[in-house]
Amino acid sequence: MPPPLANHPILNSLNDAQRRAVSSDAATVAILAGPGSGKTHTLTSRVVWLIDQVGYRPEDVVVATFTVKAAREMKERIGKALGDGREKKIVLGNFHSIARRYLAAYGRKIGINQKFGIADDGDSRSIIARICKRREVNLDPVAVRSWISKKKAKGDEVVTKPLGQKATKTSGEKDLDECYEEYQAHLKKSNLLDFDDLLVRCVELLREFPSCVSNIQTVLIDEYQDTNGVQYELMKLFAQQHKRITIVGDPDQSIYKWRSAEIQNLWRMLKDFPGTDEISLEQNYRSFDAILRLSLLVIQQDKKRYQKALKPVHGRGPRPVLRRLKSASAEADWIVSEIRRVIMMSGSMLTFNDVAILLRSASLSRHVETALGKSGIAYRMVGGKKFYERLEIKAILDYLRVIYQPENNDALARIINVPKRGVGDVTIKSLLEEAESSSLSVWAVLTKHCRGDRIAKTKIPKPMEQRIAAGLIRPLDNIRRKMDKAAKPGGAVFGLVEMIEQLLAALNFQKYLKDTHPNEHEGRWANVEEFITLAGDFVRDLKESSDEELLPELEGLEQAKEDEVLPRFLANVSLASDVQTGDDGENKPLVTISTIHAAKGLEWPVVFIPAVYNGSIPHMRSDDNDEERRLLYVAMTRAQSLLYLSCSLFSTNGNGERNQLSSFVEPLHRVFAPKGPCFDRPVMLEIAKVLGRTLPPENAVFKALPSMFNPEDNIFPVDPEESQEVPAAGTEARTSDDAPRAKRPRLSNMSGQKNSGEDAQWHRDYTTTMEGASSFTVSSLPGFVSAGMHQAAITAANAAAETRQKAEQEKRLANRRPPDQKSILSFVKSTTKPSIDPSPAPTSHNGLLTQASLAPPQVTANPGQQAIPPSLATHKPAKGTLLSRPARPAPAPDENPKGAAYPCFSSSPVKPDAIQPGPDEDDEPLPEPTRVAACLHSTTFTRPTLLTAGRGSGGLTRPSPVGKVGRTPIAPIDRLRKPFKPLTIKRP
Ligand SMILES: Nc1ncnc2c1ncn2[C@@H]1O[C@H](COP(=O)(O)OP(=O)(O)OP(=O)(O)O)[C@@H](O)[C@H]1O
Repeated sequence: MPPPLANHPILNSLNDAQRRAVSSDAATVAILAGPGSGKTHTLTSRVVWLIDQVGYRPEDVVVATFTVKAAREMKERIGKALGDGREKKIVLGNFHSIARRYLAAYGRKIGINQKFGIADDGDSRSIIARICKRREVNLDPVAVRSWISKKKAKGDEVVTKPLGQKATKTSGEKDLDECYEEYQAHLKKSNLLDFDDLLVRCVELLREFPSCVSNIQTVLIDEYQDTNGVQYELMKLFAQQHKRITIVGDPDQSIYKWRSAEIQNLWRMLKDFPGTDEISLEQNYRSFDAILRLSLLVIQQDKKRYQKALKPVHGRGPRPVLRRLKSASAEADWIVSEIRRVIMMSGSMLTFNDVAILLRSASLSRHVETALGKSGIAYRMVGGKKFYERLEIKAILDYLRVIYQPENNDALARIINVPKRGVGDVTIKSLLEEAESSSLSVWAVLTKHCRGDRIAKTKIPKPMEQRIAAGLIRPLDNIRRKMDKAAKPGGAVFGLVEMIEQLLAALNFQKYLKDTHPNEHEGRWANVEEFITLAGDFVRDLKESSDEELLPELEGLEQAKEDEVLPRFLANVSLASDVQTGDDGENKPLVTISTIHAAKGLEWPVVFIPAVYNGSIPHMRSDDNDEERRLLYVAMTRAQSLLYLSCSLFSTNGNGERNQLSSFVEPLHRVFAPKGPCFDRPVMLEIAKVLGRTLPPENAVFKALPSMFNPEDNIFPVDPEESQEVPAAGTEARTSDDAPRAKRPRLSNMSGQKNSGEDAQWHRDYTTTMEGASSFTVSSLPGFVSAGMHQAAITAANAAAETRQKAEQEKRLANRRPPDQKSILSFVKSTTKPSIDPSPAPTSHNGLLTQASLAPPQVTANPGQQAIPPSLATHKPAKGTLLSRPARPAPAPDENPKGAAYPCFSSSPVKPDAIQPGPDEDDEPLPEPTRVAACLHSTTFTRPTLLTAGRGSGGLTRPSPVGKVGRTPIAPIDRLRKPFKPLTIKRP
């Protein structure tokens, strides 16, 4: 008797909608929901429910994920929930690996040779290239490959007539058809199946022999929005017996249309299975509200999309950042500096494992990799140049393929001259042609040559022949003989690792790498060693889980058994295209660099999306803007707590072209923060809460900071147009005082259009509140040096450079303050007694905005010590013209004036930008307030007040009308003359 519904432990971690989805007793269930709403979590729980509660045998359950990595993670989670190893029996994997298992077991029924190999994308392309060349047709092999793949993926092939039977065709179509036919014939002769064939042939198998899946009780599909036509067929065929299907998906995350994914499959399913129980999940558990809102603003630009509700369960959190940098390398350096900053400020609660850099295309990784490398930060690449595609690894794999399948002409053609045996392209081409015309394999042709059989047509000079015989034919024959012996009962053990080692020795592979890659042979050899380790791990895993790959025994159906290690290893390599080495990152924390496509379904606490400009995203070669927008949406919604977008001013193509901010982001640029948030205690606590982690004590965090660590994102200028120099990443020995100061900001918006004039928009560096001003002390600000001490140190150390310093100081002052504005420093000197107050740093009303603990300290001084240079202290407010409020442009559509902050005089420490949550949930984050004065900090009023235009007046006026704040109006200049008082006014 199963336990009562509410008591099943798997339901405890679910919300109501998820619980309903997990325990639904409808035959078909469709869960459509936004990112981070727990679709995968729900699907995993449903698998557990169906096995544990409903009572299906694990081997009768098929679960298809989109990637091998996702399958691995899901198996692990199910294993934990079931707890008794039953997960191993579930038919769980991506579509290709599930199809391969069925073909390996039952493929003979449809004429597939059980020893089939898998042609990966590279193999397919080179076969097609050769066919095009031989036929002298002017077709791009990559395009032909994609056309063939699309054709197969549509799922038509299994039902439609063979090609070449259409009534009329253009010559181009004819060429394509003929290439297609020849390509298929070639695969057949080499006993290869490409990725699409795995699916197509499996459809064929299950159509003709439904008994192969007669045991299947239920089928569950993750990332359903990216299934293609043939995968849809396959899903239906797996479920043909009982028609029980559960799918989870999100149309907004459909990003594989270019690989024939069909978003219509969602509607197709609802049509084909009318009783489907549709369930939507509306709570987002992954991200801060601020991240979610901005992501939704991006995707909602697509007016045609299917609308879904998505509500955050977490607080607002720091505003996502949109940063402009001068160049791609500065952008990469900034990313590195931000990674370091967030990890240091979290007291290592966050590690490199928590950071992902998501790229629209792998080719963008160069600068990021260089910057990480320079800083000694280890990283893993996902979705870029694959480990198995590296030259040295591919060569070894090709050797193994030829050992297993001597008739694999393509693999043999690639290694016949590796290491160099003097075999040129002409000879290789001739050998391939001879093999094709004589219906022999290249291996057979070569063997004939080496045996001195002169029937072979290709002319191979004697020395070359000897080199081929000694370096290729004999070593591989030796290995095969050993394999055969080992396969016999009582034969000596000849393991996979041993085989690879023997092969490498016979090829003298390390020397080959040294000779051909003198500058990088060590790294390449390290890859080879890594490959041997991988092979060892594979053999070990295989022993531990020898039954996992087996399909259940079905009555009356004989299953072929795969007991050889080598073919299983090769299949595993071919199908593991999305899994990288070092993927686990268990030992050493690694930053992840991934393409956005490969990041699907994953999440990280900190996400960077560089190169957010037109041409990169949307990509210049994409003709589907909506899919590009969805890609950006997928990337943004991977972030749990911190999201950074960035864009360099100029492209890296060397012609100095200016980048235009991505059109998906441009309309929203004011909603982003212009630089990274301050990581003070409340922010970090909020992050810890979202991630379910414990933040180390404040003392421990600050103790671990390097002495001159810069806790703010101010190494790089916020306005790259103004930057004179860009410091290298990892330049940590800067305090906020000696960091390069941006010139007085010229006014520009994110699209690079500049405003001019005094009334244009000012991007302030700081906002400050005077609340708790007495607590802004050095002791509460680790890593900071007071201005006085700093000045004294500089004076002592650089007496000789005094003149130069004065000039610099004057320049600095000029940068900070316009000529019509007087210094607040004289005011401070005459009205305050410097002191050190150890009370804690202030916090803002929402806890997240408190940045004061990280802001520059109040000037403090000891009697007798000169805290403020006389040149600064003698400054007086000007008489005459009153300062008036700065100009402010009309509020943007996304801006809520209610939440606006009011700048006011203050010399207190400053509070950087963050989202200002208003009393209303729907308040949008604020744009930067208008600013004229540069040397005065602005004070935030906790109740919203408006900045009003003061065009040309160049000053500040009193903050708000009388009555509203309940105070007698005071002329601004009078206020300046009054004793120094905290200025923050809290309105009810
Ligand atoms: N009921 C819940 N309570 C708490 N956390 C949850 C709940 N459901 C899901 N989560 C968490 O939310 C995060 C996102 O879940 P999951 O990856 O399943 O979402 P998803 O909808 O598949 O996302 P995406 O579509 O973006 O891949 C995970 O960290 C998961 O553990």
